Amino acid sequence: MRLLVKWREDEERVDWLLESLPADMPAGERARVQALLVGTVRHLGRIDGHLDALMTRPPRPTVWAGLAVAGFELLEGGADEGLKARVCHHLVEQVKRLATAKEAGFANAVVRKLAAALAADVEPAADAPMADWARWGSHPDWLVQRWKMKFNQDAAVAFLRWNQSAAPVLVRWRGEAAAKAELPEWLTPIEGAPDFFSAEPGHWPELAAWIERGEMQVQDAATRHAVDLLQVQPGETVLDLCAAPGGKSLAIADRLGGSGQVVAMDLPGRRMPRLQRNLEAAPSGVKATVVAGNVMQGAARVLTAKNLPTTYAAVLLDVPCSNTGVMRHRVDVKWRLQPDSFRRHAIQQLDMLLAAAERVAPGGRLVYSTCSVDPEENEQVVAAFVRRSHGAFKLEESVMSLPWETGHDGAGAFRLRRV
Ligand SMILES: C[S@@+](CC[C@H](N)C(=O)[O-])C[C@H]1O[C@@H](n2cnc3c(N)ncnc32)[C@H](O)[C@@H]1O
Repeated sequence: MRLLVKWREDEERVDWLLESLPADMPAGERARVQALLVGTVRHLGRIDGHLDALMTRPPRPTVWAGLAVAGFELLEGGADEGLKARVCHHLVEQVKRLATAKEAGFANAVVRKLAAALAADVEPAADAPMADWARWGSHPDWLVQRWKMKFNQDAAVAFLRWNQSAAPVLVRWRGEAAAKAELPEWLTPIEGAPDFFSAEPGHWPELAAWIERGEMQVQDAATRHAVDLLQVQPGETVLDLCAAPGGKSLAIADRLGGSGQVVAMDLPGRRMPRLQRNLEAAPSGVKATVVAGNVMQGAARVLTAKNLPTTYAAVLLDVPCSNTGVMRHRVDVKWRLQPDSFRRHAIQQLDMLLAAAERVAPGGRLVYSTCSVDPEENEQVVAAFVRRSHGAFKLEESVMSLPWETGHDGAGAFRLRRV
């Protein structure tokens, strides 16, 4: 309840809030807090819609948060009558503790009506107006209307459903190739993505041990496209310009065949220590150098100061974006996006791509990637860049991964060549 209040009142990100949980919190409790916060924010549109209709004026934030979390527990529990009674009872106890007895009485009356309203709220028909899907599927109306226009109604509904489903943990195997065949059956290989597996829930301690030993990395299968398109050559030096927290930098390091270097740049600040830590897992023989710098300002100077080249045969630019491809994990993204977010991102992305191009050696590869499904941030940025390069770069290959088609995150990746 406290985290949810912080999320709404202070506009803090869900993943950062979860990182703020006490380090000594037992793993089971931590997992439940995570499931409750993520689940409540994921389904907040539907829950809040009913709460608004049931209350004449808004309660205090803590009471609202209790009702919202109870709403998610009711959705999660379905028609189980015993669970309904336990959720109502628990909510009343918590509101008594964190607010007042009077507010607990109010919460008790509202949560019982909320349970009935949620139970009666059935899924819209496939061809129902998108506004119905937006309300039921807890997405901003403008966003799903936009998807209907860009793709079509079936795709928009499939995408919304995908975002509303709980995300399994996906991992990339980094250990010995031979050991891959002996992995347990609760790790299901991802078709078309060698080394990637989907983990059944309930195996975190085993996964954590592999991750600790550097044999596994939590990573979505869609991240492979950018790294694949980069066509990393054994022993070469690769520049990753937007590297933190380092998922793709480490994947690049793993492809260098035991020699070579990854130069991982990101803005100075709070993401740096994590990038540094994550790259400590680079294979022996591969050098990983972290550089605090700005792609768009003084990058050549910062590289020179570290005795590093200013141009490279392989450059990755994994830009900040709207994150529409990863909304199943990043459940608060849909509530933060604004209709003009895509245009604003695209302007910055083009500027970053133009700046990144200066770091590419003659004949070199430049991969531009996003975790957005929106053409504005993908094809359109790349097309504008190619036009602006006046023949200096050509587009060689691209991949668009759409979650409702591939079953994993959305991503765009484009390989450009300096000709
Ligand atoms: C999508 S994330 C990168 C994720 C990373 N490639 C990975 O796979 O773990 C985008 C990154 O761009 C960084 N960034 C944003 N503007 C930048 C700039 N002007 N120069 C360098 N990095 C920048 C952000 O700090 C953020 O870490």
